[in-house]
Amino acid sequence: RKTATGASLPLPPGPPTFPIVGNALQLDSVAPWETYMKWSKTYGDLIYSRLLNQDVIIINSERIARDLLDRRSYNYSDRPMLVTTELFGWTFNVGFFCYGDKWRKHRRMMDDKLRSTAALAYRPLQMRKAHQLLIDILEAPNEFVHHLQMMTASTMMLITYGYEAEHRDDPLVDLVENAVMQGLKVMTPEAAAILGAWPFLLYLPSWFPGAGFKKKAQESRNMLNEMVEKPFEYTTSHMDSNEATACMVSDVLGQIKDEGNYVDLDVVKNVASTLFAGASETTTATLVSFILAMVLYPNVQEQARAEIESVVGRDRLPNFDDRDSLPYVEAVVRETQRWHPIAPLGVAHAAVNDDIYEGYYIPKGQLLLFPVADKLLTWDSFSGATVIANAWAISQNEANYHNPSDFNPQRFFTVDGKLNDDKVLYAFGFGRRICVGRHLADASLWAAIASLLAVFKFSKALDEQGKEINIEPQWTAGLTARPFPFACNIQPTITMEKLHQMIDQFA
Ligand code: HEM
Repeated sequence: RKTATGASLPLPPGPPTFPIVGNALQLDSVAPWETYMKWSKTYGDLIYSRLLNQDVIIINSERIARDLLDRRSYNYSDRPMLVTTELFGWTFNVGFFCYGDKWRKHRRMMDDKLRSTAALAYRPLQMRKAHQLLIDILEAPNEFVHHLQMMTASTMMLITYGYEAEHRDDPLVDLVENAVMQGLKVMTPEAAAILGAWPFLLYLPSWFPGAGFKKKAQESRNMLNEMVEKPFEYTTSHMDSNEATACMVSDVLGQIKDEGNYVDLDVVKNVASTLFAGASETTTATLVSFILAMVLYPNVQEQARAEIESVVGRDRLPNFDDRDSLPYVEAVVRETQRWHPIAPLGVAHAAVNDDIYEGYYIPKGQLLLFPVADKLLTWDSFSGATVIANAWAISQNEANYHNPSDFNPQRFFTVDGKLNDDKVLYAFGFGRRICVGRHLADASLWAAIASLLAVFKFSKALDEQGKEINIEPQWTAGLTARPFPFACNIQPTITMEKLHQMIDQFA
């Protein structure tokens, strides 16, 4: 495997690997980021491991992640070719595209619509959706997770497709949510490694014991295909009848038509569905984490509310113009993203070429040959070593964050009481593949968090004896992690009538 470049240099240190499985059996299957972080105590912040036959480089520090993924982004902007991408129907998702012209074309279209200045245009809509969230929670507080999901899904539906979703049981939102949730559970490098290592599994009939994943994969492909086509059809049919609301899809199609350019409709479809898939669960999971933190840390909640009351008062809702005057709320937004990054391992990058870093050899991967049935299947299972920047380890680094498991927004202030420069950007990834929706996400999170703090108090739910129900925070596994369901008491500080008045006044 070693090439001339690295032949004489050692691989980064790492745990001993076992034949065939590599380090796969040593991983915590629910929270692999914990295992990767533990390894750093013994092997340092740049680790080599092997998942079955796949080289995996784990980066546990922001410094190394910036050195490799930012400064050498020409070499680390690829994605590992995960077998699960095709199997589960995620080939439309630009986030999983290999680095190259096809990715560039899609990325340019996304950047154009979502760069920091362009994202400002969505703020009124984001605020309107945050206000709807307040009404929904006031009406049915126990369904707060569903309301958060609806807020992020309907914001993205409106921005991308000009589609105004129903509050409940919206067929398009349900379709898209189910497709995304199912996919996120399987789209991990760890899951892909199994199929990448033993591609013959893909050829087993789905009734074969252990091959049940093939049925799930077929279901996922069908759902995702509908997810790509249906909302797009909605916008184009409304454009044909001149009823389309201004949105990304109608903008791009209109612009192309005006300029008489040829358009590859697949590019527009891929971009639109990728943005939806990228936005919905990430933003929802972060907001569920925020509510969990508020329940567990009532003092933080009180301090943030007090700041809002002193700056905004009690007769109106916070707006984006207040943002600079609410530094503690700002710190709460940052701490929410640090406390438990919802993409703990980010999205894996891949090394295009062999590399050398601080005396270690980073291999670009290997070509595997498998005899399957009567033919020799060439399975180039990945385009390079999988490179994982462990956002979880970065967020829990004691040297930067004292008592990292505590939710403590104060850590973002300097000694003279000013906000520091740490904007927790690593939660959005690195280099050329950094999250394209980060400006949009940041505004949605701020709008929701500031509005929720202004109107509700969150506390632990009480059992039948009036005792507080204890919460042991736990997060789900997969590409994104969100808190397990928890009981929570949500108390409004104002009446529905007053809320409507404040929202009307806002408009
Ligand atoms: C709190 C919210 C969010 C978080 C924490 C988050 C996090 C991430 C992370 C860690 C990556 C991988 C970056 C890398 O490869 O290094 C990513 C990629 C991506 N995100 Fe987000 N994201 C969020 C919201 C959004 C939103 C709102 C959108 C769309 C509007 C979006 C669209 C994307 C896309 C398209 C990619 C793939 C970029 C590429 O491969 O070129 N994300 N995000």
